[in-house]
Amino acid sequence: MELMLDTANLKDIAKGITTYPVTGVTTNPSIIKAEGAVDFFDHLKKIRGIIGRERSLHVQVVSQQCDTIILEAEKIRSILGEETFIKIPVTEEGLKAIKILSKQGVNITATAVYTTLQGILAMLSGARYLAVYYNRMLNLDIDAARVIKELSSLLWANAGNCQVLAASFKNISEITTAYANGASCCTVPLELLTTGLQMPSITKAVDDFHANWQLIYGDKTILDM
Ligand SMILES: O=C[C@H](O)COP(=O)(O)O
Repeated sequence: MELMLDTANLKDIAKGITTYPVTGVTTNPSIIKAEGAVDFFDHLKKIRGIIGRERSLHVQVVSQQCDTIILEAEKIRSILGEETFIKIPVTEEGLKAIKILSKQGVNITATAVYTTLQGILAMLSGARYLAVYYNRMLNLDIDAARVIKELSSLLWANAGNCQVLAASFKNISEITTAYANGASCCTVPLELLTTGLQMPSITKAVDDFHANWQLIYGDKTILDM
């Protein structure tokens, strides 16, 4: 299983990789836009500098035609490194590009996946990750958990080199349900992880333990024992 950060915010990424078991960072044009009018490649280089080579970086193409998607993928790889995952939406033109690029050994994250059919086609075309848009699917009354379950079992049965990368999360329940239904990876905003650990009941439990220790040992710590 993997956990990724769905953000291009440098502070969030730095905090996220220090605190949480993060294996990668996913971006798209809307995520980049949230950082303002940053220099596109300069900003992505900064992200790579923070996360190191041991974590994956997923960068989305903007073109909608196969030939220009391929050119964009080549440019992204030439500037950010060949290991960069190229995010390509699962449209007809996108699938054409996924087939061509995956045959060349390019790491592909198929994105904008709303249906099991899209996921199957992207998997068969050579994608390494399927970015399934959990919350957006719920907004359309699509059963996101079922799609993830179906895709995960198909990927498992075919023992290929492809994983469900669930994305588009707006609350913690969506994340845990995606994992529970077989997603091997979720990419999430840092804020949701932080929220998940800031429950008053967690804080109270920890404070109670500390207070009980102090009643016995005062200001001494285990290091003083
Ligand atoms: O690239 C995929 C994003 O996770 C989509 O998230 P969003 O629905 O919040 O735009």
